[in-house]
Amino acid sequence: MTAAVEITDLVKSYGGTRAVDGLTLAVPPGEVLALLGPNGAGKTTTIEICEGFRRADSGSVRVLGLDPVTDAGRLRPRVGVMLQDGVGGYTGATALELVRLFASYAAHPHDAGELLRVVGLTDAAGTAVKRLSGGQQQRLSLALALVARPELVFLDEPTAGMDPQSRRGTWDLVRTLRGDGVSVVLTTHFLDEAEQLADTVVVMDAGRIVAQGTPAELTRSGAEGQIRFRAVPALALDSLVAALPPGCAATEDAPGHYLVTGEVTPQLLATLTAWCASQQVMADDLHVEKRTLEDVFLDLTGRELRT
Ligand SMILES: Nc1ncnc2c1ncn2[C@@H]1O[C@H](COP(=O)(O)OP(=O)(O)OP(=O)(O)O)[C@@H](O)[C@H]1O
Repeated sequence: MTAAVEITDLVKSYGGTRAVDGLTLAVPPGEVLALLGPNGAGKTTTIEICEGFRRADSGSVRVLGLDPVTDAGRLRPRVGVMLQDGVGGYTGATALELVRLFASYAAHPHDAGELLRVVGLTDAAGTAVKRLSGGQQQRLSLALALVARPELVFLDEPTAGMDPQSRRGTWDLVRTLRGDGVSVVLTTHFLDEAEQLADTVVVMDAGRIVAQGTPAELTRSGAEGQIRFRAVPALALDSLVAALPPGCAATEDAPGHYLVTGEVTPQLLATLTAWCASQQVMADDLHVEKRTLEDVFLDLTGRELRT
């Protein structure tokens, strides 16, 4: 099957800045791929090249098997695009008028009123675009991206500026799209968004991919994990460490609060609970702590994801 998006050795510079520096990735059809990275990582540049709005310096980009620039006319009805600040040019029209306008270009559009309901803008349907809040404009931009029933959608920071309820609504919508077999490429600064929505997360920094995989793979890869539990204070931790696999450590962070670090394997967990049993120790609230994508990013780049 043709990949929804296939990017090979993509390079794009602005003057002396290499915004995208040799990027290679593929989005299988029907999957959600999240480009995650701090400001300036090159996410928007990548997505805009895929949308045909910018030209690459070198490398190749295929979108639904086609060239986004030379085949733009063939791609337009099949691809939905949600830009950052996407509705700025249409400020005089109402939300409903704008969705109807975009629907008029499509062969089999969604019903405009129904789509506004789905994105939570029914009450604002008659409001001029310029009077919508930033979050409402974002949701309108999302509706415009979807009105033509695209096979593939590009969402550039789809939930930036949205309130928590709208964010969750947008996440549900992306899940529905995925359920309908639509391929989605989104950019985000939000770890939870990438973790919640993406089949594959591509972590970018300074124009390059620093890690990619499923959220579970990324948070597991090379993971030095940790286990926490509570028990009576002043356990004999020397004896515990002696029982654990080599390389593990145990500390009592606060009286009765214990932290075991090391490679978290089933054996580690079994050894720990067996040691507790041998000491007649009841371990309360024992849990394995996962690394977050934030931890992964910090390890890979030495910097925080949020800038
Ligand atoms: N039109 C432009 N002219 C000059 N430099 C640009 C232009 N667009 C982007 N850049 C620079 O290219 C780099 C990548 O920017 P890009 O917008 O692609 O990153 P991003 O990951 O999408 O960031 P953000 O999250 O802020 O949107 C940055 O250093 C940015 O300043």
